[in-house]
Amino acid sequence: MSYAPVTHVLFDMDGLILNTEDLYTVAFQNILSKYGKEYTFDLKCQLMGCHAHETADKIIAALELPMNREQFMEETQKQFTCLFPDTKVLPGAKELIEHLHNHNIPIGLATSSSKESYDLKVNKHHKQLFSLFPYKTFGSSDPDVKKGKPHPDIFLVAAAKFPDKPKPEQCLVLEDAVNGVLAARAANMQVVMVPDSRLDKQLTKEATLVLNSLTEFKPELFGLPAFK
Ligand SMILES: O=c1[nH]cc([C@@H]2O[C@H](COP(=O)(O)O)[C@@H](O)[C@H]2O)c(=O)[nH]1
Ligand SMILES: [Mg+2]
Repeated sequence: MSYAPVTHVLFDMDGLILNTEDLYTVAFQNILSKYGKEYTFDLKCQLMGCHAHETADKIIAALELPMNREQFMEETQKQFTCLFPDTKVLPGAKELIEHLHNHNIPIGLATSSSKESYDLKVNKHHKQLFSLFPYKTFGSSDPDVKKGKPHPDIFLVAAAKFPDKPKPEQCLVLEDAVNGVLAARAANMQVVMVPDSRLDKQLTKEATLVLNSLTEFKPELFGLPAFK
């Protein structure tokens, strides 16, 4: 398969740069256990990449939880405050972000997280790494991002933040989630997917390229500078 050259790169955050997807699973299961319910991987895959309020509504409906959106979000906030500050960077992410930064490739962050959630995940240990992103989009906080992934809004808003206004075809998206891949394709961008190893291969089909880890990523495939 051949890939088209790009000039700009948009990074997802949760499950791509940071191991926060593991932490979301723990946080949600801690709440659901109180109601005798299970946070299955199948349900998780449907929620990954959604806005925080969309997630709350969907999980309450899917599992018939006896609470409203605000109550669910209050519960999750308590969990996140304990769990997120000690999140870890996933293999290959730091090296790739620094590599693209050092070669003056414009990079942007396009996360469905809120700014508050981002601060919890980043401020304690990862401020320096994330300072390399001059342009950041927080889907759950940004009024311009009307609909969460799988809708294309977040990547179109994130691309519009680059001062030279690249066309969607010039942007490469890096994603772990099915909804994120669908959002990137809907935005007419190529997308490299690094899925959870448990994900059904059928659900990775829309991705331009699928990798086991960011350590396998070869930037030169997309016309970007190769690692030395
Ligand atoms: O197990 C889960 N993972 C992820 C999410 C949602 O996905 C977003 C992260 O998506 P992304 O990787 O696109 O930043 C989070 O803000 C959260 O709303 C969730 O609800 N449950
Ligand atoms: Mg993600």
